[in-house]
Amino acid sequence: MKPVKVGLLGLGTVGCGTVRVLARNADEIQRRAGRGIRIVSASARDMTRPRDCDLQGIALTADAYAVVDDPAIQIVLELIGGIELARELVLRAIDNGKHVVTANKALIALHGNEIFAHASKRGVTVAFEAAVGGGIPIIKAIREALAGNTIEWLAGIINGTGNFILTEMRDKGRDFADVLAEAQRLGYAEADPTFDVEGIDAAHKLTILASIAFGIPLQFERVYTEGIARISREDVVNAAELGYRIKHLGIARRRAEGIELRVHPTLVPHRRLLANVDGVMNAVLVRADAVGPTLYYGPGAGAEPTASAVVADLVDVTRALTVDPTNRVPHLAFQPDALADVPVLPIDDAVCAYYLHLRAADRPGVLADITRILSERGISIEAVLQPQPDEEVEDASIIILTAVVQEARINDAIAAIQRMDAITTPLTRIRVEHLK
Ligand SMILES: NC(=O)c1ccc[n+]([C@@H]2O[C@H](COP(=O)([O-])OP(=O)(O)OC[C@H]3O[C@@H](n4cnc5c(N)ncnc54)[C@H](O)[C@@H]3O)[C@@H](O)[C@H]2O)c1
Ligand SMILES: N[C@@H](CCO)C(=O)O
Ligand code: NA
Repeated sequence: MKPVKVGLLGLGTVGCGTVRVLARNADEIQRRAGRGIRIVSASARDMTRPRDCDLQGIALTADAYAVVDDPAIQIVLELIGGIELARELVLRAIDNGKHVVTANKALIALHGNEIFAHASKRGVTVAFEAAVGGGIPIIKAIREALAGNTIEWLAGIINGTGNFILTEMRDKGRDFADVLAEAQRLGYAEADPTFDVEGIDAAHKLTILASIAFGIPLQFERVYTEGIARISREDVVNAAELGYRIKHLGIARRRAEGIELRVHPTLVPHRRLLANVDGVMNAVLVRADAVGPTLYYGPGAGAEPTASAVVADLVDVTRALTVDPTNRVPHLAFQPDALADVPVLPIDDAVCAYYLHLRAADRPGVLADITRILSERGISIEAVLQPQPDEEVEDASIIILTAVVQEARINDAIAAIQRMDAITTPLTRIRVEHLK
């Protein structure tokens, strides 16, 4: 059988990684797919830039539309990133009857509902394994391998750049900006790295994971999002003292009232596997009713790990080219007409435990006042830590770990604590998850 013809958009980190993996493993891929998979044309913004991959046999063009409009192309591989142009090109490829493989989580999180509806109407597939967890086959695992379960919750480290920064800062005391620059050099970071640092990229990925886990439409705008920029060295040390590590987690939990969708720094008990996922590695812990907990671990970013997922999608799409579209795995795991209209809960309705770090004037009765404020609101204290005060500072640090409580209630307590005369600076609050 003739090779499948692929048109590639974007010859950057993932684009070049994909060209390399497809060439290196061509024979193995053909044995799996039943036919060869060949990139026949590619569009690049800068035609003269030297590339980290061999482009022999690939027709190059500066015009991305020439690729999506080429009647010979069967699969369009979108690896340019960004949102508006990518959306336009993907919709046009679908209109032209082409299948699409993309690594673009921002595109899927924001426009996936429209893109999948369009693709289903046209009888083509849009595959996006590389969009979440880089090389970890997490989309396939949740969408296909856990199909017999009701999924209760999932929690994951789903941004490689952020985890790399936190690990290097914790282990080597390196500077935030310096580690971020290295992540950019290594090809981990987004074109706009604030997406990594502020949790937006993780929120894109959580949006996708929640949809395929619970069978709900993609709802990026409902994800509560906090980034890693405000995590201090002091809190990392305090957390360690209490037996925790600070990880940036995306959490999706199904409750009777609705679904929690939140991305934020989180204290995780140091013995949990997720607490020990370091560097650019990602991991997603999924709790499902029949199988119980399963954990998926692997490189969350980088050229060839991401290419691994892209090429797997190319193989999947190739194998399904002749399958009746209605018999293909649904884009969002559940049949499109069976997606549920379950509310996403506001962050005030979230329930978890909290780490509170406050600075108070070092005088008697302050701790008693704080514990009274908490107990009046029915909030139990699990642990209190008072690190040795720094001699040059007049205020003393107090760290409190609470039991599980509704966020609105802790907010009310925080506001009351903050009004105390003895409290002079804004309190730090970090959520705590025991992941059981
Ligand atoms: N880098 C990773 O580790 C990683 C992992 C998973 C997913 N992704 C996603 O993969 C996509 C690509 O990421 P990347 O890291 O390879 O980015 P990149 O910036 O290295 O590559 C994108 C390339 O597309 C080119 N481009 C932009 N507009 C173009 C156009 N109109 N026509 C042709 N080329 C154009 C750019 O010049 C650039 O070379 C993004 O959606 C990203 O979120 C990246
Ligand atoms: N910038 C992303 C790439 C992988 O999606 C990350 O660091 O996780
Ligand atoms: Na993946």
